[in-house]
Amino acid sequence: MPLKEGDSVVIWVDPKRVFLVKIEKGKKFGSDKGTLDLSTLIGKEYGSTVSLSTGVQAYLLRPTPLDAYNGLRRPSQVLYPKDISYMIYVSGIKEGDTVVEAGTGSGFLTISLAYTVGGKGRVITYDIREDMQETARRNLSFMGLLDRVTFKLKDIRQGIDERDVDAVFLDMPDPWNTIQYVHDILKPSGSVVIFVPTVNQIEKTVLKISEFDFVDVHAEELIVREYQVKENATRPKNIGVVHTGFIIRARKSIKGS
Ligand SMILES: C[S@@+](CC[C@H](N)C(=O)[O-])C[C@H]1O[C@@H](n2cnc3c(N)ncnc32)[C@H](O)[C@@H]1O
Repeated sequence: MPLKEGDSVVIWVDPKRVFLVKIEKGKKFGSDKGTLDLSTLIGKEYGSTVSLSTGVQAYLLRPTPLDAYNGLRRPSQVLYPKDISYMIYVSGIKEGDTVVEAGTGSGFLTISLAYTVGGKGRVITYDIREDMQETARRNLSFMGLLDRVTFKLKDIRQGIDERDVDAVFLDMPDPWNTIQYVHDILKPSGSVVIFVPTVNQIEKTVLKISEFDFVDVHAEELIVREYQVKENATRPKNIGVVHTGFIIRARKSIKGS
């Protein structure tokens, strides 16, 4: 489909110069490799190339959640792609599902959830901070996903309004204080997937989960090591992210049913 005003696009110049922009008439894109009048992108296709003012070629790519991760505003601590992708995988969510999330933060997990549940699905995201939800709203709008998301400015520890949801995702300081509500609103067999940065939080959360009818309870950590690839010198990079956090997952059961 040809690009139009308001569409987001990745301008990929080289591996170190990857830019996420929105097409707006009268706006210019600029980098050390050259500039580009963004209105000239209207009518072009994702995957095609353009010439910057210097003659350098750039590719126009369709934004993915990873481009959002690299290119959008993030006033809160955000989840890393390695954790987001695993959390979504183990939750089993799919197109058309309804999921609840807290807290919204910068909306980075929300973007991937909205991307996964598709146009017929729904993400309901809770946060206690209006400024966070404002940023998340902007980020989701940038990705063209805003219409799949309902924002609730509410403390999720006070209760969850939805019923029969397919999965719940928690990235907040004290998830154990909302487990009872999570259990109430999940469909049988539905997943709760929780991210916590410290070991103490794992223990408190799993102990609380064990008070309710949940099965398939796991606490896991994902470690990713990136390699520098050079002839005769290929080895792990010596700088990188050492620790992000832990993922706790469980599925709702109905005892004695
Ligand atoms: C680390 S951020 C979430 C980041 C988000 N997952 C992302 O990837 O962008 C944690 C958020 O939880 C919110 N929060 C903390 N306690 C909460 C509660 N009881 N109910 C709802 N949101 C809460 C905070 O305001 C903050 O925005």
